[in-house]
Amino acid sequence: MIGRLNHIALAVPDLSSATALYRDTLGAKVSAPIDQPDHGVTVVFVELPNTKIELLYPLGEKSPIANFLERNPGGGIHHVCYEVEDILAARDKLKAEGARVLGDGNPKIGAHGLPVLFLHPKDFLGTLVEIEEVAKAA
Ligand SMILES: CC[C@@H](C(=O)O)C(=O)SCCNC(=O)CCNC(=O)[C@H](O)C(C)(C)COP(=O)(O)OP(=O)(O)OC[C@H]1O[C@@H](n2cnc3c(N)ncnc32)[C@H](O)[C@@H]1OP(=O)(O)O
Ligand SMILES: [Co+2]
Repeated sequence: MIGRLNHIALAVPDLSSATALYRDTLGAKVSAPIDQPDHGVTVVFVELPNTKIELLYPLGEKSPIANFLERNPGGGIHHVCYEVEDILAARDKLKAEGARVLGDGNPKIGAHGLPVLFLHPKDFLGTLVEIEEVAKAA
C-alpha cells in the first residue's frame, strides 16, 4: 500500500539555526520558512535528491509538536511520511487493521497541497506516520 518515502520531519527548537545547519554545514537547498496555521507548525523544506526533510517549529498555542519538543528539548525525528495512491482506501484499510487515525479521520491538506493523515506512533513501532496522497505515476 505505501509507496515512496515523501519526507522525514524533524522537530527543532530553533528554526534559524536548524536551517543554517542544513544550508551551510550540510550544503542542502532549503526553502524560506512557511507558516502552516492549519497544522500548528512553521516549516522549512530541505530538498534532497531522493526525498525531503521538513524542519518543524511550533506555531500557535496548540501546536501538535509542543509536547514532543518539551520531551526532546534538543529536537529530534518527529515523523516519517509515506506516499499512498488513494488516501481514503488506505485510511479504511488501516482502521480495519486496528491502527488509530489521528484527528477526526478526515484528510487535511498538507504542506505540499495534497491530502494527508497521521497514524498514532504507538501503532507503528513508536514512530508517528504521515500518509500523503500522490497522483499515480503514469
Ligand atoms: C507541515 C504540514 C504537514 C505536512 O504536510 O507534512 C505536517 O507534517 S504537520 C506535522 C505536525 N502535525 C502532527 O504531528 C499531527 C499529528 N500529531 C498529533 O496529533 C500529536 O502530535 C500526537 C501524535 C497525538 C502526539 O501528541 P502529544 O501531545 O505529544 O501526545 P501525548 O503526549 O499524549 O503522547 C502520547 C504518546 O505518544 C508518544 N509520542 C508523541 N509524539 C510522538 C512522535 N512524534 N513520535 C513518537 N512518539 C510520539 C509520546 O511520547 C507518548 O508516549 P508515552 O509517554 O509512552 O505514552
Ligand atoms: Co509532514
